[in-house]
Amino acid sequence: MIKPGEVVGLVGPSGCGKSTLARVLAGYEKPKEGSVLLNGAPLPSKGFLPVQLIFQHPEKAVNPRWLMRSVLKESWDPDEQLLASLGIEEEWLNRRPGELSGGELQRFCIARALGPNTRFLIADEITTMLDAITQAQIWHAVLEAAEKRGMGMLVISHDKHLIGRVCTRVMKWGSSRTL
Ligand SMILES: Nc1ncnc2c1ncn2[C@@H]1O[C@H](COP(=O)(O)OP(=O)(O)OP(=O)(O)O)[C@@H](O)[C@H]1O
Repeated sequence: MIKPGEVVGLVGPSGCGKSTLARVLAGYEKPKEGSVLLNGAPLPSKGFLPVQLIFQHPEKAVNPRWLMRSVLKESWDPDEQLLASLGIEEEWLNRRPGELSGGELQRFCIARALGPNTRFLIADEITTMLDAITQAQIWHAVLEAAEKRGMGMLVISHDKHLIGRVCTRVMKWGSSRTL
């Protein structure tokens, strides 16, 4: 179980199923056993999903034909302060995904997921492709937004330093399967 406001780390060897679990928790895949409950009820099948998944490959998460302005508005209309805190430049809003670097595109995916109706955020290796300074900037913005909105978070990463710095609790795959 992940409580609102908690930042839980999930670590484990490559291929053990962390990303699969992330997709199941976000409702992208159905579990073979068990169920995912949000406040005691199954995940809603329609409308905005309060569990948002951000994953390692932002290019797979956006429509390549849309302007970034439309990609963002698909979910909500983030304020300028949030965009600035994620280092998103005004000029990038008029570009398409293919005209941004992977790291620049990932900032949009993060902004898009931090909407007012998001209750839980799953971050699956979201800053792996970024340099240390940008990583720190993005985590600062994400944690601040999560705290402000009382979101619960699941952070998946092989970076032990990052997990130790941002998480309030860490789960090692194999020690327990109960989240
Ligand atoms: N769509 C799929 N069809 C069949 N098998 C899959 C599929 N996606 C993943 N797998 C397999 O499921 C297992 C778990 O994959 P998953 O991506 O969840 O691991 P992971 O713990 O996130 O790994 P990593 O740390 O390397 O990202 C792997 O053995 C993988 O090959």
